[in-house]
Amino acid sequence: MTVAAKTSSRPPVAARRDWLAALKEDYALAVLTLGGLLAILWLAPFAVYRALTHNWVAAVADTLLSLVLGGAAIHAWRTGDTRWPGWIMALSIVGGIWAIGYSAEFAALFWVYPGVLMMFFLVPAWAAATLGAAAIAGAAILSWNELGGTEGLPFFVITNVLTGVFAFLVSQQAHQRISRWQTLSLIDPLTGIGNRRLMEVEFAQPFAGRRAAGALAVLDIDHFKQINDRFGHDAGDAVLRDLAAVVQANLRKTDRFYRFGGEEFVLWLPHGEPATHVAVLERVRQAVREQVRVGEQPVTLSAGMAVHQAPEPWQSCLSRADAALYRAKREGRDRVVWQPAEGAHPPPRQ
Ligand SMILES: Nc1nc2c(ncn2[C@@H]2O[C@H](COP(=O)(O)OP(=O)(O)OP(=O)(O)O)[C@@H](O)[C@H]2O)c(=O)[nH]1
Repeated sequence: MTVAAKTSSRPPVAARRDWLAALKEDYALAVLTLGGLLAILWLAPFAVYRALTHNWVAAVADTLLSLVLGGAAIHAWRTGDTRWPGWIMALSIVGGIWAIGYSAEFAALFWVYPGVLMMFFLVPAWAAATLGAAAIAGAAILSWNELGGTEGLPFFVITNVLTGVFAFLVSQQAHQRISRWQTLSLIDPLTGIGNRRLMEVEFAQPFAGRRAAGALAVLDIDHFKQINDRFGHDAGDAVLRDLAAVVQANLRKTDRFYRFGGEEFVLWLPHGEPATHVAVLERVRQAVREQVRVGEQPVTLSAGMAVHQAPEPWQSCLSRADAALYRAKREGRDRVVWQPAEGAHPPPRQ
């Protein structure tokens, strides 16, 4: 079965993923959303109330905080990037906690606890610990009298540190589980290279705004069914493993190589001219022919390539590469075929 037939049967990942699933999958996004909602639904009305009661300093602080927190959450949803919004929210929380300490309202100090807790889900643990310590120390110094001086201070500090330790333990567990889950779900266990899911995740971002003309190629082992039938499924698996290793050894670090499914692989060459891309594919094809064997028999592959034409979606580029692969198979296999864009000319065969 060819790639085009498989891709057309399913919509892209982004289209299938609803907001609830995104929140369940990404805890950083969930915490940013919670912070954003708190900012918009709680802090913003408070800012209005402060302004109405002529408490201008608090009104300005609440307005700024609600804008920054709400903006960070919206940015995370729009771009899928939770790193910078996480830092911005964590720093804003420190600022907010200091502002609470400055305002010297005893009851408002209870906000320090969720603030410290959230930080461990927004930035790396070392940063959360540093920012948390700065937030607690600032609040304690600024509300020294409200906390009851040396009598109340240990209670405030110890309970906040415990909140931080608890948040650290839970966030570390969550982080480890997520990286394990990502390894299991994004890496092909047989060949050790990225699978189709990883390809879709990685392609979702860079293709939209690309200017350089990268190339997508679909690689397909020739007569793989016969290999399985003649030498057995284990030998077929060994061929897939060897082939993946040989192809990877012939690529640059910036090139991306995925097992699309079965005996089909996708290769993304982000840099260079079409002639260079074809040369890379020819080198890969030759290396596979020379180095991958089943019994005494050489294993060959066919490849179809298409140059990406920004701003086309990757799926359409992949379909053109797949059409080129179809031609490579039809013309006798063990070859690389380039599907030129309209008006372009294929580089000479090597
Ligand atoms: N050993 C092994 N075989 C697999 C795996 N995944 C898919 N296959 C086999 O790959 C074979 C693909 O066969 P076809 O799609 O007919 O393609 P082909 O025989 O390579 O023929 P051409 O592509 O036209 O050259 C099927 O027999 C699948 O069972 C795998 O993980 N391991």
